[in-house]
Amino acid sequence: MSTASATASPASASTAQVLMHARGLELAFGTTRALRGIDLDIAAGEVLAVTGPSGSGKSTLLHVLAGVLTPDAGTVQYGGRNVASLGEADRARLRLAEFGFIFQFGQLLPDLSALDNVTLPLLLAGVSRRRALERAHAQLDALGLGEHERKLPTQLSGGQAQRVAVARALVTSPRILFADEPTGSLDSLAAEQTMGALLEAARAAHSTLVVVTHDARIAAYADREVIIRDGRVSLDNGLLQGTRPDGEEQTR
Ligand SMILES: Nc1ncnc2c1ncn2[C@@H]1O[C@H](COP(=O)(O)OP(=O)(O)OP(=O)(O)O)[C@@H](O)[C@H]1O
Repeated sequence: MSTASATASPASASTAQVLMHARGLELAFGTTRALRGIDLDIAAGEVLAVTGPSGSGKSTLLHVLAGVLTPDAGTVQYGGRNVASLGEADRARLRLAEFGFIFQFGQLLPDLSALDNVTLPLLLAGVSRRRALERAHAQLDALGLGEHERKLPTQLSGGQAQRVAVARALVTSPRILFADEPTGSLDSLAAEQTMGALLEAARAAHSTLVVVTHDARIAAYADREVIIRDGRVSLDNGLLQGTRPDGEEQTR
């Protein structure tokens, strides 16, 4: 088998275990160079923690990988396409069909019950209301939230609300789940429970999880940790980029 190329190339059999392949990512906000040339591969099924100091570029990187922001330079190969070069409509379609998102605050729609919040992405994806409700109900049940599904977000504890957000992100069975400080607003017990539920649900759904966190305990749950400093990858904890623990792919 040939080795994976260090340059961006469409996914192929030789890169079967690399789900997303980012090269040379740069992005500036005015004079702030948030990303200064990031290379990163994400392997199918892995839990990848992205850590680093405040302001180092973690959230910006997550948004670029997920096709929310367009980089000034570089490529994000996913499914044979360069996400970074897609137009907004194509990126929106890709996000809806393939990715899930969990953020720290304000992610649930306040006027909708937990069940309706989780049903919504399925309805947007064209699933029938009956089927969407069934799936949302099952996902909430799996996260231990069955008895809370009729409640509004304000009637839930912080940890319960985050688990509803986990359910909403996972209900569409995304290939990649992007989470930005998903437990940052919770106390340590709720953070641990939420992270445990997130990992269990992501593994059950065979989703890849990319999680930005300040919390070393949360990073300890991950298969791999990448530290970002000043917009660059400063450490990829022992696993070479593009390499699976059991794989043969190497990019450098
Ligand atoms: N929309 C924006 N406009 C201007 N500057 C921005 C914007 N978003 C991020 N930045 C700047 O880019 C840099 C990287 O920000 P980013 O949010 O990616 O860091 P971070 O590592 O996620 O930080 P934190 O851990 O504090 O959330 C910071 O200097 C930040 O101020």
